[in-house]
Amino acid sequence: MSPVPHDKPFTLAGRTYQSRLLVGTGKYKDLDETRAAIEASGAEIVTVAVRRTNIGQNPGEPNLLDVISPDRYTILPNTAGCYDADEAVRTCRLARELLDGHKLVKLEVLADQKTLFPNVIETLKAAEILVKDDFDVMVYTSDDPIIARQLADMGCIAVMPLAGLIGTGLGICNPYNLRIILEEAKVPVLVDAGVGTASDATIAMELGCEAVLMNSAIALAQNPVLMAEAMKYAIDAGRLAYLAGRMPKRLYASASSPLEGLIR
Ligand SMILES: CC(=O)[C@@H](O)[C@H](O)COP(=O)(O)O
Repeated sequence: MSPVPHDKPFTLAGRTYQSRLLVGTGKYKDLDETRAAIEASGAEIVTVAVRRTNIGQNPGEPNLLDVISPDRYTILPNTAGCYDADEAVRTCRLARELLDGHKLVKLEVLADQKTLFPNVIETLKAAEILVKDDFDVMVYTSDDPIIARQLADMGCIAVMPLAGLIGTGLGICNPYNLRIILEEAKVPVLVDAGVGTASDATIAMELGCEAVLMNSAIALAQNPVLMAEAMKYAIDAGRLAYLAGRMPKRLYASASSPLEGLIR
C-alpha cells in the first residue's frame, strides 16, 4: 500500500511502485554504505551508470548487482558520461544485453564536463532511436518546457527535467519552468539532479512531480543513511501537501482566529 493514503499508485512502464523516490549509486564510500543508504531511502528504483559501474561487463570485479539485487529493485541503467547520441544508444544496448533484455533506461546526453548540462539536440536524436528500438525511455533534460513536450510526443515514457545542475545541490533553480512543464505533461514528470536537501525534494513533490531522482544529496551527506531516511519522509510530505492543495498566498494579513462573537 502507498505510504500516502488514497493516492494513485506511481506507475512506470506498466509497473507500480510504493516509493516516489529514485536513487543513484555513485559517490558512496563503499558498497556497504550504498546498500544501507538505498535501503533507508525506501527506493524501489535504483539507477546505475553503465559506463562507470560494473553490472557484469567486467567479470571478476565487484558487481553492484550483488549488493543491489535486481530481484528486489528495478534497475534503471543510465547513460551518464555519454556526450553524443551514438554513445548513449550504444550504452543502452549494452545494458539491455547485460540485463537480459531489460527495456527501461534513463537517457542522459551531456553537453560538457563543467556543467553536465543536457545536450538537448543529441538527447532528442538518441531518444528517437531508442523509442523506435523498443526501449522504455525516461529522459533527463533541461527545464525547457518545449523540449520536454517534444520528448514526450516522441514516445518517451517519462521526462526528467533538472532541478539544478548534477551534483550542485542547489535545489530547484527554476520552479516556474517546472510548473509549465507539469501543467501540460502527458507523461510522468520526475525531477532529476540538483536536489541538495530534504526540503528541495518536498518542493518538487509539492509542485506536482510524480517522483524525484537524486544521488549526490544522499551520498555526499555527512550521514548518508540518515539523509536517505529524511528524503523518504520529504517525498511523502511533499506528495501529501500536493494532494491536500496549499492555501493561496496573500500579500496582507488575515487573522487566524474568527473576528465574529468577540467579547468587547
Ligand atoms: C545518478 C544520476 O542519474 C545522476 O546523473 C543524476 O542526474 C543525479 O544528480 P544529483 O547527483 O545532482 O542528484
